[in-house]
Amino acid sequence: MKAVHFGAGNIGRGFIGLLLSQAGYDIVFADVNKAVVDALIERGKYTVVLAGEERETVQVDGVTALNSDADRQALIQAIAEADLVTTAVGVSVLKHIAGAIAGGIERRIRELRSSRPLHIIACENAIGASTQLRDFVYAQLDEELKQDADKLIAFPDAAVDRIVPGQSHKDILKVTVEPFYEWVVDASQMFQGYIPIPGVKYVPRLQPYIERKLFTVNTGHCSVAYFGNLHEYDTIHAAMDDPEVARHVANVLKETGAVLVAEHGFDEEEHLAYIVRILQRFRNPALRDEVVRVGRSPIRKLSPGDRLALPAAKAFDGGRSNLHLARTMAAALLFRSPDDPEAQRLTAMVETSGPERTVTEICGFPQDHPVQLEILNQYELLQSRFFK
Ligand SMILES: NC(=O)C1=CN([C@@H]2O[C@H](COP(=O)(O)OP(=O)(O)OC[C@H]3O[C@@H](n4cnc5c(N)ncnc54)[C@H](O)[C@@H]3O)[C@@H](O)[C@H]2O)C=CC1
Ligand SMILES: O=P(O)(O)OC[C@H]1O[C@](O)(CO)[C@@H](O)[C@@H]1O
Repeated sequence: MKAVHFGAGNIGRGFIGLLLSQAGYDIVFADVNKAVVDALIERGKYTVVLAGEERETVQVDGVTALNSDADRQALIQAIAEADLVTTAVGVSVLKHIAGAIAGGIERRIRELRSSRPLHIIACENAIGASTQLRDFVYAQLDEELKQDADKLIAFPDAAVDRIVPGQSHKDILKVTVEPFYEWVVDASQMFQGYIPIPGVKYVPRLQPYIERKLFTVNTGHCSVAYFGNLHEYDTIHAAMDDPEVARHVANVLKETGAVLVAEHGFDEEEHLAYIVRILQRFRNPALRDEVVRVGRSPIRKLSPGDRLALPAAKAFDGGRSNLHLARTMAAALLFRSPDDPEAQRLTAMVETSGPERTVTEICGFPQDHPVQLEILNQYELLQSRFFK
């Protein structure tokens, strides 16, 4: 079996590539990072270190790579012949890889006349990422091809959970990951008779899983990052050791937990245990996870459908507390990360347009919305405490 995976980065190599290889797939990574692509071609294998007590290492082999810009025709051919296509490139990059996928679908259906179904799974931190990718791909197909693709190509949405921090190994392919992982796929969007990937959980309805993951792991993690950044901690671990930061994140997760329990009927005790496990994962001493990585792309993280504004809106609509979510959003407006283009853009927006217009534009709340007012109130408090 052959898989094409877009994005040979942390999650690509440390999670999706590892599981697919263990499932018996030969993997073609598609990436724009020449050094990584060349190393994968030359060696055909890499090492994953599980950052648990034993620091177990796993060898991933049967891999190669293509440069998704320079090797476009070979990539289209690989997609046309693939048994599975996956991505872990960042949700904002999906539009850039859609052309190659559309080309692969066209070649598969029109030239190879293949009637084999193909699943394309976007493994990104977002609700409906595969569906978003499908929209970008379909925008590049003609009407007849869209109708054929409806029958042969599926884009099941997924939730992926494994903390893979930035890497600092001498070996550019080696990747250290936390031992925990969860990959959940929406079975209702798959073709009947699909071959399950061992380790993947197939569920009839993804929404409770993706919301539980995004509003707990990701909302909690970025709350640590934005407060850690205000307190000038470099790592998540150091920030979690500060009782004020730890208390804040626990309060945020109480707010999102109340939304999740009310909307999806999760058992309250079980959800509390889920939160406790996640807070322990943030504290994993074997992972050096940078605050600037976890807080990266604050404009995306503050956007209406993402991990902050969406649970805050849901909490407000349900008459529940959203104060701590608003405080995290205010801290996000103050996120300073010199190498992060979105953090730079956000700082400039706040400086030129002011916090009020910035929050409306980015988070999508109307100007007099109570959540918006609370974000602005918290922003004033944080700004005068940390910057005056
Ligand atoms: N790192 C983590 O702990 C987790 C990350 N995720 C999600 O996985 C996705 C990837 O994240 P990471 O692996 O951390 O990022 P990363 O930056 O380590 O990897 C992204 C890879 O995509 C490549 N890329 C960028 N543009 C490309 C293009 N046009 N074509 C092909 N490849 C391209 C980059 O060169 C890089 O190798 C994101 O959506 C993230 O939210 C999800 C769960 C955990
Ligand atoms: O990858 P994003 O969406 O920028 O967010 C970073 C988050 O993703 C993770 O890397 C994994 O979900 C977390 O460590 C962190 O919360």
